[in-house]
Amino acid sequence: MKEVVRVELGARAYDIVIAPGILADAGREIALPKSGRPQLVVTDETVAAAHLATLAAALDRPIDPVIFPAGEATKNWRSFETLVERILAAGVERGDAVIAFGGGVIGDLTGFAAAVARRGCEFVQIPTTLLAQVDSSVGGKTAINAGAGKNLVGAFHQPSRVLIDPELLDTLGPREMRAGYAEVVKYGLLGDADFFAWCEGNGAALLAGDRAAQVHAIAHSCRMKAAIVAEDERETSGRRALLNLGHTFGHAFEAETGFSDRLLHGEAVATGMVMAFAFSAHRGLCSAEDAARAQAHLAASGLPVSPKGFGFDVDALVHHMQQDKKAAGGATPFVLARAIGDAYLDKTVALADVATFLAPKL
Ligand SMILES: NC(=O)c1ccc[n+]([C@@H]2O[C@H](COP(=O)([O-])OP(=O)(O)OC[C@H]3O[C@@H](n4cnc5c(N)ncnc54)[C@H](O)[C@@H]3O)[C@@H](O)[C@H]2O)c1
Ligand SMILES: O=C(O)C(=O)C[C@@H](O)[C@H](O)[C@H](O)COP(=O)(O)O
Ligand SMILES: [Zn+2]
Repeated sequence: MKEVVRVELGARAYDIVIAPGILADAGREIALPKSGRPQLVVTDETVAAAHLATLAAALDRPIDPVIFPAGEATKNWRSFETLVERILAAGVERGDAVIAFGGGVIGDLTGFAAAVARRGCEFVQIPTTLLAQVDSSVGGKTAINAGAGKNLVGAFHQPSRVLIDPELLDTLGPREMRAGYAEVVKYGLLGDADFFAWCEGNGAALLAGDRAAQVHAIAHSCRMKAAIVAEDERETSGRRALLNLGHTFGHAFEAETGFSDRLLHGEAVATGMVMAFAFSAHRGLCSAEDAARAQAHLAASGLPVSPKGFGFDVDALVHHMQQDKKAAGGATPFVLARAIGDAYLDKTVALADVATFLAPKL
């Protein structure tokens, strides 16, 4: 069950290796520091308790762990400073890889620190959540959250390798599995109607731990993301922006819930994708049937599909949408859909229309 997906980026190309049990081979898969000094591994408290000993044994080299509290709140300036200082103090050279061992929070934070320490060190992603295995470990978007909003400080910095062991998902909580599954469904909704139908048929088995279904979904998601990133690494042509389906709504929901466990990233994206489809139907762009079908599958998978009940204020949400990194010339483009599997970047949306659409749903 081993799959290798290449991210074709010229001098920055790398492999994503997907195989159950591959964590035990980490020592052979990753080039360790030539100086023989301990390997820096960045992780969080939960992942450290469950899996750090296995990684340390696999590396067969002393490790220097940097362990952060679990959760979105760790993606902040303070953690960033702490990590950069630790990388420098440890004597990590540009050619040495820092290992990011955790979910998207650890991957985004480590990637950003690696991007700036000594003006750029290598880093390797060993993602431990479904979300990180299908999305955040691939493509080189790295970031922390800022006072003004989600992921507003960061860099494009590609990892040199991604090692994905689906067996790590056996210790992941059901809520975090579902949140990661939202990003799996995203690939079907944005560009692959057949894969969305596969999700409708196999999502429940995947969430219940079916390994073959997990490997299929991870490999398919990584293949789709690798192709998009290879075409538009820095989100300039509009192609990569499709991976942002549901995120302009979702990031505003996350900001307004204080980047806390009131609403996980994948949950915000699930609700955001439902809003993007409903808004598309409202504008006559896609059928009401497709919007209802997208919502029905996300809801059946146990994901939140409505922004009601959070006490959201429409003006505050719209203010966050103005901060979206895709904004240009004072306007925020939205990823909308013509159908399931056919998303596109719409630059004609007025935020006043979004506010009018959203207000009765809050
Ligand atoms: N860079 C990108 O392209 C990209 C893409 C998608 C999401 N993201 C970012 O990723 C973040 C969300 O990532 P996430 O959902 O992985 O969250 P996360 O990193 O907070 O992990 C979720 C929870 O699962 C725990 N956990 C991780 N692995 C585990 C395991 N194997 N067993 C048990 N518990 C485990 C963590 O300790 C944490 O409590 C957000 O900040 C989002 O913005 C980035
Ligand atoms: O890789 C991308 O491109 C994505 O948009 C993937 C998203 O799932 C991810 O949440 C990303 O971090 C959002 O990007 P941002 O540029 O809106 O911060
Ligand atoms: Zn996302």
